[in-house]
Amino acid sequence: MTLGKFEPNQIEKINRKLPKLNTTQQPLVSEEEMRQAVRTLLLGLGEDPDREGLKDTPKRVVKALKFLTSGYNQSLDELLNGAVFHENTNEMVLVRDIDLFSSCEHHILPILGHAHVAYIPDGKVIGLSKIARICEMYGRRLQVQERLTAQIADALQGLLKPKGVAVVVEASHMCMVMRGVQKPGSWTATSAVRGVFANDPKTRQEFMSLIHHNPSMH
Ligand SMILES: Nc1nc2c(ncn2[C@@H]2O[C@H](COP(=O)(O)OP(=O)(O)OP(=O)(O)O)[C@@H](O)[C@H]2O)c(=O)[nH]1
Ligand SMILES: [Zn+2]
Repeated sequence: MTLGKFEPNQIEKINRKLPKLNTTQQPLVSEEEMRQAVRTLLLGLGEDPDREGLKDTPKRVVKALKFLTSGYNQSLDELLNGAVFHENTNEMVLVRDIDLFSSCEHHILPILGHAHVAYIPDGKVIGLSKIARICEMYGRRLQVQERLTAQIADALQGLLKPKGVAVVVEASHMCMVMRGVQKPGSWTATSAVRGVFANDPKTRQEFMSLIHHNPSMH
């Protein structure tokens, strides 16, 4: 049985606990002003923004950036679409290797990686695809990896009140690969554990061994 939509104040409560997310209000600058800013960047790079290949680039860049930050305009309620169900199970649910794309807030360059998300239900389970959608929503914002990881964990913890949640994000930052320190092979792993995953080393260990187990080798 679906639990249906969440009460608005329940979602509100979860959102309030998370860092300020809401940018659903009208943007403070117009689309045209944003395009002009990209044009200025191109000029600053010594390019000719009027040459054929770049003519529509400001429009494309603004569109692309809006897409890559479209997670600001999503809400957990809308994304869940009521897909939370009563289920009497208390076994670990793990969704691993969820492709994750985000943008680093320092350089607005891509963060590319994977998320592994587990929880131990306490009477309620969530539609599996919604776990990936939650990762997407927080990924499509300007982020640091630590905050992205914590937001995914806190969203699940707030929505399901499970016995525990564990999230590991493994990602490569293009700002460390293509520029700056230029370390193409580097990966950053971050974790956020809540409830039983924080309190019980055995449960945490089980999660860690499951995410490093390669099913194709079985
Ligand atoms: N903790 C954390 N740091 C990040 C993340 N993404 C980028 N950074 C770091 O943010 C820092 C910004 O440092 P600054 O010295 O202000 O910027 P910068 O001169 O571009 O630094 P370099 O990348 O070292 O060239 C860098 O060390 C980045 O590696 C992230 O998700 N988490
Ligand atoms: Zn960066």
